[in-house]
Amino acid sequence: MSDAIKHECGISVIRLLKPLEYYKEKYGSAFYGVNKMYLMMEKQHNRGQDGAGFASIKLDMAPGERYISRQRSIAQQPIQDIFAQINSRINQTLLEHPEYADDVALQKKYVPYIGELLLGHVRYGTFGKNSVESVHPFLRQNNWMHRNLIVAGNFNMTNVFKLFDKLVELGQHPKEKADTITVMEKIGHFLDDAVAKVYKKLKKEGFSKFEASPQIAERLNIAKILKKASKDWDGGYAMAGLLGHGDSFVLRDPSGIRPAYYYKDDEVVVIASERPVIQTVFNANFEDVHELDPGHAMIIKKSGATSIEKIQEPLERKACSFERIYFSRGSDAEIYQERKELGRLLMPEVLKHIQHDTQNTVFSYIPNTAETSFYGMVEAAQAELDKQKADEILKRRNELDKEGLEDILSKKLRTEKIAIKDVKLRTFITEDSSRDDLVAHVYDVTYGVVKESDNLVIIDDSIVRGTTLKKSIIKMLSRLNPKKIVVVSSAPQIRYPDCYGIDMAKLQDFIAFRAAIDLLKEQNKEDIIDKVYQKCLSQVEFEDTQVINYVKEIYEPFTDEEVSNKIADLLKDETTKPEVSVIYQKVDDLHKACPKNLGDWYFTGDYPTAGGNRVVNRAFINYVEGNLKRAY
Ligand SMILES: NC(=O)CC[C@H](N)C(=O)O
Repeated sequence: MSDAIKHECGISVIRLLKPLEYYKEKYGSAFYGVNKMYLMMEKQHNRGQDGAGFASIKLDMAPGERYISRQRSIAQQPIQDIFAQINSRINQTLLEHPEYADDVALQKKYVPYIGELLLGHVRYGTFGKNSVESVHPFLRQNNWMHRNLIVAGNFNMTNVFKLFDKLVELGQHPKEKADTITVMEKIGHFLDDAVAKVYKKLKKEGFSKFEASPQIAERLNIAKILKKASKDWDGGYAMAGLLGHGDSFVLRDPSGIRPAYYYKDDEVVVIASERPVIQTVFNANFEDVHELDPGHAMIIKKSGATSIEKIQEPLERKACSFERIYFSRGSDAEIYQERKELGRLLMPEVLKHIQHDTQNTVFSYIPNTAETSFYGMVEAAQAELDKQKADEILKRRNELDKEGLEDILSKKLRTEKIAIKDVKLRTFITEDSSRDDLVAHVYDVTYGVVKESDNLVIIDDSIVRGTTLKKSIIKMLSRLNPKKIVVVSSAPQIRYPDCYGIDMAKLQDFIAFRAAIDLLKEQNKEDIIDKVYQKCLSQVEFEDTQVINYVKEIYEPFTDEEVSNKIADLLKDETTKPEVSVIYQKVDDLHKACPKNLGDWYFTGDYPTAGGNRVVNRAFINYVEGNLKRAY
């Protein structure tokens, strides 16, 4: 991926089903859960590097004993930072109290972070600031054990402001406008309600206040609380929550936009944003890790009883295709094949651009995430080369001798590692006049393998802004003097904002949008911009369900290819000597390659929730009015 888009968050929940002594005996440490959580987070670090957080709960602690721990960080390496702090605190306690070393009961009582229920989060913010206060998990504290609520999510709600106003209507006074607080308070409100109701009932049944507590834990109906809390949520979400006494849940949005997977055996229940993470950390088989159904929640009671319950009626499944193209780790068995297929499907178009001249073409990729689709592209190119060889052999079959045959067979596909990312450079970049030259060197190239008569085909997983391509990659590739550079994107053109957890909320950021606007201007069709603007303005007060995505009209006059050609123009500057062309995946082919993740709103403008149309409507108004705010 050449553009560093800020995207996604990752969640992980671990519930240890056995007493901590069991893990000490079997695995040598009562900190088994903490260690596993470290791995779960590290292996999802791709999902978020703005910040990371950890929380844990100890079950069945006596009043006066601490049972909730939390640690958050926005350091450069936030995961390492929190676990360094956790470890140093644990080690210090163990050093001061050598008597705890082999006594799990004492460890549980006095050492923080150890616990049976753990929650981890890695963040890329899509709302609010990047301060440590915005880092999950969020904590809602209360003296009543059951009313303590800890939440972390991979989510974005399109209507968070409306949800906020509703809380105020309910008489609440949220201390901040962070979206996670709004969502947490929404759950918290119905949790308080439920606790009070159960208590009232228990009182009638003759339980004393003290006796009521464990009964509340048992009787709390988490599904009911979640149903009420999420009734008005419009967005994509995988929300994880822990309650002070030990119940926990993960709730997934009705369209399945954000991912959630789970695994259970007799020692643990694990939920995470990505499947291979669970597979590696818990040595689990592919078939044993399941996807949480859209609109459903996995609920783990304090007792360890686990259930999956329908919370909201599932809508048409629109799981985010970007998860497959780019965000999730490519080590997932399915995702790996899907990415290869994305590369393979692009080959026919690539062949057209290089006039089937595979001999004078070097194939390469932009590191690192496009590597898998590169393999697929190469397999397809190999098939093309084999076909060319077979055709030639058949054509010359009467005159071919051994040498001639060997000559044909010796033709090899030319795949090279051309682009190299010099990661460290980024940190030195400042805003002065030499910036562009520094930016150009964020990528480097391999010299000596591309000839002037060659085409250079280079695949990337997507082109969002195109800035790095323009300012670094294409500049560097031009130095190699190829005849032609063909940039291939395994994702289709990104035309519309995301509002479900990816931080792509401004239209003017997208090179495809800028290309369409340029085309409108060039072809004297600028009036379309104003017409769309007027239509957008007229919808501002509409109910979400009434809003139509008129931004589609910006692209309507042009074929995909026209927009691609314009993008190719935009990627060049006066220093670019080789011809440059850009090939994008077709939306239909994307669906063929990733059949389970048909969510494609950023490519098509077809939003899975009504709020999406309001967001794109607002994004266009913001663009025309020069407002740089996010559209949600
Ligand atoms: N990418 C995400 O899932 C972000 C979660 C949440 N909206 C935040 O900004 O913190």
